[in-house]
Amino acid sequence: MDHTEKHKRGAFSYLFEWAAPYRGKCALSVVTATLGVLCAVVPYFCVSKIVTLLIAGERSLSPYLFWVVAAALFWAGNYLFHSISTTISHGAAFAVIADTRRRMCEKLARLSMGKVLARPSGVTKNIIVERLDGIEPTLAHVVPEMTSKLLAPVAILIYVFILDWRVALWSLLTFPIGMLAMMGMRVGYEEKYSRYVKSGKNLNAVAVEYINGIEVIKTFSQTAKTYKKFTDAAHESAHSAIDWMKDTQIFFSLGMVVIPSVLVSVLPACVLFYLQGTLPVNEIVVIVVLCLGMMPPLIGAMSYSDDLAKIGTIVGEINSILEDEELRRPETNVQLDRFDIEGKAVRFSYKDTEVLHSVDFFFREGTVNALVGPSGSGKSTLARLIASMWDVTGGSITIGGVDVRDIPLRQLNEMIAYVSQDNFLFNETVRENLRKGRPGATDAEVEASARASGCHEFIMQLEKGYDTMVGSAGGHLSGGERQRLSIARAMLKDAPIVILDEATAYTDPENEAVIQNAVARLVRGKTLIVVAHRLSTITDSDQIVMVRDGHIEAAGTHETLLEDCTLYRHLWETHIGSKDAVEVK
Ligand SMILES: Nc1ncnc2c1ncn2[C@@H]1O[C@H](COP(=O)(O)OP(=O)(O)OP(=O)(O)O)[C@@H](O)[C@H]1O
Repeated sequence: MDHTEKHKRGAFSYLFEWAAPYRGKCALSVVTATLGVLCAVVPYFCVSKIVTLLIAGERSLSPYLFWVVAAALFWAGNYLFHSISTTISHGAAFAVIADTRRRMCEKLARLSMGKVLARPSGVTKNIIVERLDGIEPTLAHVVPEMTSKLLAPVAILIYVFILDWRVALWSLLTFPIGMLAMMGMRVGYEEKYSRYVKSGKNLNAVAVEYINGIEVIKTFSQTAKTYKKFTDAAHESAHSAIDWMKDTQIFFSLGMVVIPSVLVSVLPACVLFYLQGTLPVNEIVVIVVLCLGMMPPLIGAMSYSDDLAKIGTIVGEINSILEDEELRRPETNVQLDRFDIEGKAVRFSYKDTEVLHSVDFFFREGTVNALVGPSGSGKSTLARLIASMWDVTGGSITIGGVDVRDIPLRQLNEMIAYVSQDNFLFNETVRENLRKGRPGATDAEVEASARASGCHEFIMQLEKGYDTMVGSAGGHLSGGERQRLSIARAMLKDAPIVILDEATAYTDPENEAVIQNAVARLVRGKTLIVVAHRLSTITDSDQIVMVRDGHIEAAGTHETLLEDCTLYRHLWETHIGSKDAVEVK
């Protein structure tokens, strides 16, 4: 079941749950909004009193003055209470949005990578930014203002009932017609609004893909084709919005006109009862003026029906992230006194395709282990499973004898430094990017790590040294520079387990040697797992694990594998051959 459907009925209960810390503020905003609306109604009562005085032929100024001053004071009170209410409700609404946005971001970190990757980044951004903003009208306006704006007409109606119950009943005549119009608006509303939301998500996903892939698009001159994908998404977004508006607007406008038009039924009734001699003219004046006072709050209350109709879809979208199934991990840290890593009968599937078929491995604490094998054999997958980015689909992986699924994610993250092929850098300074490895690190420690990883020299050549902004995703740096910074960042973390997944893939041979030496120094005593293509970089490893088609073909040292493993020997000979070829050139 989709989240929109599942949470349609409970949308308000979710909103109240999210707003729970600000319950006091919300209540205060409802109270002040109600006072504001009551203040707005009183001047109509004052006006009716003035007209009654005129009809009665009152000649002294003071009663008129009294009602005029009262009307002015209450009118001012209306604006005062409205401003107080709206300030409080907006404060609460934006605080709820900020809290929920933070929880959504934290939630993403607790999901498996599979769950995160299943949703295009543009869609995730759309939900976290635009959709979440959609709860603002409901929290800041609907809750305080709609409640108060409905209370005022009810109060007036009760007063009219006291004056003349027959006219009061007549005043209700237009209400059912207006409600029918509003119900007409709700028919198919969810589906149409959902289509609009879906097309908006698609537009976001396509826009992000277009921007991220702009280099490929330019290179392969695919602009027309890719642009079509983008324009189609833009058109669908526009058309779904137009269809949604077209189908709902007519009912919405009808409701907005009919519900507040109480005078249409009240005036003829008043005239009839007057002619019958059962309703005095001064009461007619009071009733008519009060009915006029009923209109603005009713129109105001009706205008929120659109926001109310949307809220089920919006809450469903937010919950598609907040209620997604997390990697199940305990909260309390476990005691670990060693960092051996062991896999037993490990199986793993991306969706339905199994890519690791019951593999066993053992990486002793403090040793250097290399994963090698043909492309697509499952090396990176194995590394990611150790870092607990996905859960195994069969068997188990333990660290220090404890299943990784029994280790809290925070504790696991603290003990593993993971550097992948395309490590992400944030659009911040070099220094802040490095400091992500250990947030409390001093500038001196950051620089020491950069020196040890062979980054210091190139950093100093950047325009502002350590204070240079690296650009979006590190785009102002070369691939090799980005990788070296990623390694420096991981080294700063000083974790007992280090996983380098093709971490030197973009590095030239000269810098690779620098990094290799740095890594060798920095990981002394740690458990190191290296996913490598260039076999010459891992010949000194304590253990080399040969992965082939999701199986472990062999494991041993360089020398033993050269003797015992045909595939390793073949890969080694190919590697040496290509190296020689490069050197001869
Ligand atoms: N996110 C993913 N979703 C679906 N399939 C994936 C995903 N990542 C990898 N695969 C598939 O899993 C298999 C193993 O991939 P993996 O990246 O582990 O191989 P590898 O040995 O590290 O390859 P390479 O040396 O080319 O990086 C491949 O068939 C790949 O297509």
